[in-house]
Amino acid sequence: MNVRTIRPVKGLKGEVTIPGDKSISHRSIMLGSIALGTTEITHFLEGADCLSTIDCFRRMGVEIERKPSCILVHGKGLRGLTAPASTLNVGNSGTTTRLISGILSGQNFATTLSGDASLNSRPMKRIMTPLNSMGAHITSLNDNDCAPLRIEPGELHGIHYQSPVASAQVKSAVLLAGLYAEGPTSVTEPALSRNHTELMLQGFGACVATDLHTDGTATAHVEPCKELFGQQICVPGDISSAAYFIAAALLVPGSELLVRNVGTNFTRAGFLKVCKDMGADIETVSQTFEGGEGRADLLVRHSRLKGTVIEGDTIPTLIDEIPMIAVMAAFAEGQTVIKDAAELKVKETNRIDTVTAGLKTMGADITPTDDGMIIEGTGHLGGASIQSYLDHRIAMAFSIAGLAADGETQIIDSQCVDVSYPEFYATLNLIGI
Ligand SMILES: O=C(O)C1=C[C@@H](OP(=O)(O)O)[C@@H](O)[C@H](O)C1
Ligand SMILES: C=C(OP(=O)(O)O)C(=O)O
Repeated sequence: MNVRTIRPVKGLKGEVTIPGDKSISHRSIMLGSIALGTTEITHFLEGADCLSTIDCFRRMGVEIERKPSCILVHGKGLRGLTAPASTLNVGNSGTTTRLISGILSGQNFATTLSGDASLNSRPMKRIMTPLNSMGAHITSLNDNDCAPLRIEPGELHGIHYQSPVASAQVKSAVLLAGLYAEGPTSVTEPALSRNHTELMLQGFGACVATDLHTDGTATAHVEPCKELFGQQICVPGDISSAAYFIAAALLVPGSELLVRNVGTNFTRAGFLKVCKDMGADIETVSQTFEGGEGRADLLVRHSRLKGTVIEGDTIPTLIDEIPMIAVMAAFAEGQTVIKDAAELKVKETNRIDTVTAGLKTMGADITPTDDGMIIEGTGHLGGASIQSYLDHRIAMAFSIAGLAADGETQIIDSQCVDVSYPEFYATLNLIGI
């Protein structure tokens, strides 16, 4: 057990540079591995989840070099992966598990995927249903629709899949299998989820398109592909990681913090919109675009926040930031309602429960609901001993809560931040904590 003590601070000053985006880092290894030629990735996120993705592809014969300045993936081509000697370990990573299942469905060898206790309790039927209807042979070894998953070779054909959830992991699994299928594949989702797979597939030479419908639903299409071609990828900073430092500056009186290299892809940027709705003072200092992905430097100043309502199509654009938003809401004035977010229940933990438990322990007025939570902002929280439940987002959100709380906060099992942000505590120290 690793316990981190957080004490209240006065004003955060200086600048932080945000590490690479987790979603884009995973995809760069996956597409690089099944492309022809070498993919050079800079600003790759060396978090435990992305290292699990590297390990899986290395074990299927892909040479992946970790250099000080970049990652080099020597791709094997769409059909060049080889059978791993044993079970692929996907660790704590839902993204690795679901996306790789799409790729493995199209291989001519069998694989088994398994992860840690949290991962092996997360729902996999959401990918098994569409992939098996494409002709894949995926079974849950414990017959509980969770990993360990066994993926046997199958002949894939394109489908149109109406996804019941707005999930980029489901959409991406189907699109990646679609590369190996006979005939076109498409996925309609109830609201647009992050589109990194579509953007990166286009960059690697696949034929991909997205239709945004007037009712808010979205359809992504992919054509079967002969080969993908290795690319140079500069990964933008992860807005999900940036959220902690943006929130810290907003919550700690006297702060003025420059947060550099924040990914601003519109399918991910809901956190920034919600901050503005809550009255945050965030200035865009510069903005650039590369490979369809935007990135910005943001100057964030301490602000008096007010409550807001977060619902509907906005939810997929900030799903991983909800623990942090809930903490901000507790420090805000007035009520915050978060709804349409039942997906929170199937993350590394049930984040409706774990956010509620943490905030209650710190004295907040929070009511969990079936698809979100209602928080009556009181303007302050009290320091407390907080369980991370080994969920990196809970550990980081409550560490930031501790900076602005009255008294000392302990984060139990804080080492789980390594999943998405290994330098999190070192970066906090850099800005004066
Ligand atoms: O595709 C991705 O990279 C991700 C999609 C989201 O999950 P869902 O697709 O399950 O919503 C998100 O919560 C996860 O952290 C990363
Ligand atoms: C839900 C998350 O990741 P994953 O689904 O990849 O485990 C997350 O990073 O918050």
